[in-house]
Amino acid sequence: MSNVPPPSNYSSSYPPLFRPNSTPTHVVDQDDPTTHNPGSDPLPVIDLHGLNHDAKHTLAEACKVWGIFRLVNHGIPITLLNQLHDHAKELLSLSFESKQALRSGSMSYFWGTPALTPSGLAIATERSPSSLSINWVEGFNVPLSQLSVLQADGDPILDTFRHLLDEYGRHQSRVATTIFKAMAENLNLLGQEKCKSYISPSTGFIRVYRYPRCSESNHNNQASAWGMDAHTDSSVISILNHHDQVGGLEVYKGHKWLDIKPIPNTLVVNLGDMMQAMSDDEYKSVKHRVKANKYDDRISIGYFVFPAQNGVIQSSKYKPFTYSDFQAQVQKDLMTMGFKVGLDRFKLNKAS
Ligand SMILES: O=C(O)CCC(=O)C(=O)O
Ligand SMILES: [Fe+2]
Repeated sequence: MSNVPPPSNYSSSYPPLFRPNSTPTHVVDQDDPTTHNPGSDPLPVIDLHGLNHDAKHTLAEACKVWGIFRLVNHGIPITLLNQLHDHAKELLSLSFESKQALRSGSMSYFWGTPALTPSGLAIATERSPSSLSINWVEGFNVPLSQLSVLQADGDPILDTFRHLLDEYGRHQSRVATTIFKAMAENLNLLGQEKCKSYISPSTGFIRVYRYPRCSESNHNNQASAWGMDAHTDSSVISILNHHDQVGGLEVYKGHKWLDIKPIPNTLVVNLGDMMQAMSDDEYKSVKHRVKANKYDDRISIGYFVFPAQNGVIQSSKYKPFTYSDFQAQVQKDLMTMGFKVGLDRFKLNKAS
């Protein structure tokens, strides 16, 4: 990690609000201090190859106690991880205007929030700029099912990106379905009719994120800004790839925020709200957030997979609902209240 400032014209690639010395906005204050865990990685480790054997029990424990784990032996070639990371970095260093112009076909560019409408528009910046806090993040959203119609129009950067995402997406889908199968088996869901729609690889999408460096002048000398506010994912499974060495992910565990440092050639897998519901709350949709770094941009790549849109999720803790119902409710809450309520909206027997 270097503290050398990037070249002076570099900031034209940032959204205007994120450029050093631009007028500050209402960024979120950082309260709850993080527990730094020097040296050791706090996450449980799961070996994907071991899932047919002993690792299945370790997986169950990790899902119950943590809702997040580090995945090793994932079978994704390191060359692909390197290429995708370098390419994402190149794409995100294009000028802000070029990135906005790339919002075509199935791929969309967003900034200021990870909360997007189903068509890929950023809710905070496009719809209701005053009601949501700005997150120090930008990125591209790419639904994998529409990758083949991503219009590269002869643009070699986009064309390479499409090929890399295609290969990477297949690996992510393989990894997610393997993990889901082991979880479903552990939960005795495997073989049940309802379970068939619980994970649908065609819903998978990839986000490539850049969290621009956020120096103090960016935000009125507050401690620092959030790259992403504390949240749970709405997915069944999310798979994060932190290929560069700039950390920032924090996980909430035992009333503390823990620092999750990047470890090369590993993936971080977290469970989302859908998995929590399917497991009757046995497994956790873990709360996490991302801190913006003062000196360096951070690139991270996420894969998110969901149940089939109209498959009904049946559990002992929630009213039956489809992922479409859930997504519509989340969008409504974000637009009207400025935050996601999430699974609580669907809970049975809420304390009266
Ligand atoms: O960038 C990261 O490490 C986390 C991203 C994340 O939490 C999300 O996209 O939901
Ligand atoms: Fe997340």
